[in-house]
Amino acid sequence: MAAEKILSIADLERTASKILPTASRDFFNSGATNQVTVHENSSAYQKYRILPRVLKDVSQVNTKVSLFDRDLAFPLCVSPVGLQGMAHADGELATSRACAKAGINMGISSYANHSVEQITAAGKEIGPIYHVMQLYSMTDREKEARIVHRAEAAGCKAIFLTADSPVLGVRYNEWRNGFLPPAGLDNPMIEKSSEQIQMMSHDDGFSSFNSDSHSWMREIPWLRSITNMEIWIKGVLTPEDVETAIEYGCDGVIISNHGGRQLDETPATIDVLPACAKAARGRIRIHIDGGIRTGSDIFKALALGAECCWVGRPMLWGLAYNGQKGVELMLDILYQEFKRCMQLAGCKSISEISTSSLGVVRSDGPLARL
Ligand SMILES: Cc1cc2nc3c(=O)[nH]c(=O)nc-3n(C[C@H](O)[C@H](O)[C@H](O)COP(=O)(O)O)c2cc1C
Ligand SMILES: O=C(O)C(=O)c1ccccc1
Repeated sequence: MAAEKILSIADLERTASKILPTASRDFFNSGATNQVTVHENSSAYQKYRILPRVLKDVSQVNTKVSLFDRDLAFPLCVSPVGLQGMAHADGELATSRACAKAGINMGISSYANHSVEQITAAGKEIGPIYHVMQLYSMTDREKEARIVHRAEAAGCKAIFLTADSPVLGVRYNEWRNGFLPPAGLDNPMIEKSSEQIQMMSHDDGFSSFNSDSHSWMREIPWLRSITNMEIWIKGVLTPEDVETAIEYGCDGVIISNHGGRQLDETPATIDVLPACAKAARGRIRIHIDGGIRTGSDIFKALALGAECCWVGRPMLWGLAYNGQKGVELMLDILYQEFKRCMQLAGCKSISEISTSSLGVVRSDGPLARL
């Protein structure tokens, strides 16, 4: 393990990026095409400034939010990310244990290297935790239904239907490196062995498996007919699609651009959040992921209308650094930073974080209120 003291997510990124083999590091860290969105997801948070209210008793700060009828320790969960076995041998099992220990929930990718049964069981051995199952619209509907049924039987609370991936994004780095998952990693949820996965590029595998003829009408009523789990749409960036998700009776949306890995030059998620939250008018849950790297990023997302945030790459960096302990460290850094941000901003509970807690930096004048 590296000797450097890890105090921030930036420290973790730097250290993990030195440990990981080049092809894995590039696969994890890169975005699509010109890398515009992957960077802007983080840098866009710098447009917003926190307006603290002072001389408030913040000795008893309550950071909890409720999700699926359970309190989370703070408004953060871990996004569904495929192939976590590339970051650490324990992969998703380590992530599940770390999330349970931290008192938060976890998303499970359809491309996980362990099964939904194993991942949920690993977490529950440590403490209370809920999982959600990420799903792509698939060419093989029967296999898709099997994923849904297994997830429900294993106790998952929701399906996160990833809507931004009818085809894979433009991934120059993957194509240049001839990216293939390392040997020995199965994908049990899509019922593929390591040997089968090794026969195709990520791009060819993805397109043989994901359906590019997906639609609201094809997916949502069908999902509703086969499961009682909540149905959330992951990858929404416009108020129009928030409205459509409401029309189709969905329970939530994740404002997400897939961490900048699908269509490059889509906006940073934090920049479209206010319009999406406004369109929702409390009729559907609004969560967000992409570029969240500090506790104050979480604070800003909540102020702009998100109920909860999710992180992807910081979990991979934690795993690569030190398995379960590394993910625990990542979650503890974000928890401590978020709590301290609330205290310094004068917010005693989540409900006190609002648009009046933030201003927007203008290039040519004083801070604008929201
Ligand atoms: C290596 C990697 C694999 C991912 N795999 C999936 C996946 O299988 N399904 C999915 O819906 N999103 C996947 N995502 C996207 C994440 O769920 C999430 O939207 C994104 O990582 C959030 O941005 P952040 O990494 O900046 O926190 C993946 C992201 C990364 C970095
Ligand atoms: O690369 C991705 O963004 C992604 O979603 C994915 C899908 C399958 C396996 C690994 C990652």
